[in-house]
Amino acid sequence: MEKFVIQGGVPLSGTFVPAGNKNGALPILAAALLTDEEVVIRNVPRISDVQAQIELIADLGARAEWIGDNEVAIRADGVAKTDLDRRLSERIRASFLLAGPLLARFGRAHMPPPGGDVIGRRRLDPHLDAFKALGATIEHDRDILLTAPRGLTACDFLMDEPSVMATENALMAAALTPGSTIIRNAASEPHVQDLARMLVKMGAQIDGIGSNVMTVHGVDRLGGCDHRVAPDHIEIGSFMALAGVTGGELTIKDTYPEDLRMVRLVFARLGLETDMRGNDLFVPGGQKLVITNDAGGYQPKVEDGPWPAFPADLTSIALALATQSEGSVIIHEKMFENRLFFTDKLQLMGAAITICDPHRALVVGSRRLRGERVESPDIRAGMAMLIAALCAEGTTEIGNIRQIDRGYERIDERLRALGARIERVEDGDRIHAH
Ligand SMILES: CC(=O)N[C@H]1[C@@H](OP(=O)(O)OP(=O)(O)OC[C@H]2O[C@@H](n3ccc(=O)[nH]c3=O)[C@H](O)[C@@H]2O)O[C@H](CO)[C@@H](O)[C@@H]1O
Ligand SMILES: C=C(OP(=O)(O)O)C(=O)O
Repeated sequence: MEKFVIQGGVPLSGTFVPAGNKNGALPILAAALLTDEEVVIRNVPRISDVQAQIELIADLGARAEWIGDNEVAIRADGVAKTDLDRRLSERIRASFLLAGPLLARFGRAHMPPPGGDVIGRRRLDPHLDAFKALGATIEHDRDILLTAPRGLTACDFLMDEPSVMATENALMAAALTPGSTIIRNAASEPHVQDLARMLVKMGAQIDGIGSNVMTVHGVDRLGGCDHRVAPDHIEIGSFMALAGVTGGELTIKDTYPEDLRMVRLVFARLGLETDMRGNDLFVPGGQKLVITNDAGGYQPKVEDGPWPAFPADLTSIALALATQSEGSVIIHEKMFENRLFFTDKLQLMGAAITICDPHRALVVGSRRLRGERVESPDIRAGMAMLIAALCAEGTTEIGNIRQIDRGYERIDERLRALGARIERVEDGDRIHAH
C-alpha cells in the first residue's frame, strides 16, 4: 500500500492542463463494443478505473490497448463471450456500462455486481428499467443476467431519476436498436453529452443532447470512429480549489467553459473568484476567501443535484474549500447517503465542521488546519484531504491513495509541477489512520 506525505503551506501556481474526463472516458470505452470496426479514443486519462475498463473489454475477446500515453484503440470484432470477469467488474462502478452495448449487439450480458465509490447504496434500478422498457428479460440474483434473443425494440420511457450511467446505458443500447427511442428524465451531464456526440459519429442520430429528453434514432449497425474525450470538469474544479486554498495563481488550459458555469458560480459564493480567458480558466493568486451570504444576510447553502446543478463529485471538494473561507455555509449532499462520512478526517485536522444529518454539514470557515495522519475512503474525499493537506501547517499523511489514483492521473507528479511538496511512499508503517 502507498501513502502521500505532504508538507502544507506552499501556493500552487503555474499552468495546468486538465486530463480527459474520467466519467466520460469510461462510457466512451464501453461504446466501442457497439461495432466491429476500429474505435480510436484520445485524451483518455491514465487512471486505474480506465485501466480496469480496458482489461474488462479485452477479457471479452476484443482488442483493446493503449496506442499512446493517452490514446486507446479498440476493435470489438473478436468478442467471444458476454460474461464479465467478476474480479475486474467489482473494481469499478463503470463495469456496468458494458451491459448496454453487450445486450444491444449480442442479445446477452451477464453482469456481476459493479464496484466503485462506497458513498451510498447506488441503486441499479434505472438501468434495469431502461433495459426492460427496451424489451430485455432480466434475471437478478446477486448477478444480473440480461437477455434479448430477438433483439431490442425502440420505446418511449421515463426514468424514475436522471441516473447518469443508466442514461448512458440506455443511449448505447438505443443507438443500436432500429427505430426512435425517447429517453425522458434523462441525465445531461457533460460526459453524457460527450458519449452522445460519439454515438452520432458512429452512425446514430440523437436529438436533445444536453437536455433531459433525448430521442435516439437507432440503426442496425454502427461504425467505428475517432473521438477525443472532453476535459474533466471535476478535475478542473478540484484544481481551482487547490489553488484557492493555497493562494496560488493558476491558469487551467483548454477547458470547456460551458461545463464550468455552475462550478464557478458556487465557488465564487465560497469566495473563490475566477476568470475565463478564452477557453483558459484563470485563478488569481492571494485571494482572501469570504463566503457570500444569501440576500438579507442569511446563511447560504451549497447543494448538489443532477446537471446543470452543482455536480455531486465536487461536493467534498467544495466542503474542503469552505473550511478556508471566512463565514459559514451548509453543504447539502442530496444524492448520496454516505458521501459526507469522511468529514471526521478534516475535523481532526482542525476544520470546524458539524454534521447536521447524514446529508448536511455546517462548515464554519477560515480555520488554520494542521497536518495529520488520515486515510481516504473514496476518490473525492481523497481530493478533499489533499486540498486540506496542501493548506495545512506541517505534515499530513494520506493513506489508501489507490482511491485517489482511481480518478486523478499522476496526481502527485502534476501537483509537484505546480510547487506542491508531496511524495508518494510505501505505507510501511501502517498509519494509525483516522
Ligand atoms: C462512473 C460514473 O460516471 N460515476 C458517476 C455517476 O454514477 P451513477 O451513474 O452510478 O450515479 P447516478 O446518477 O445513478 O445516481 C447517483 C446517486 O444519486 C441519486 N439520485 C440521482 C438522481 C436524482 O435525481 N436523485 C438522486 O437522489 C441516485 O439514487 C444515486 O444514489 O454519476 C454520479 C452522479 O453524478 C457520480 O457521482 C459518479 O461519479
Ligand atoms: C463516484 C465516482 O466514481 P464511481 O462512480 O466510478 O465510483 C467519482 O468519480 O467521484
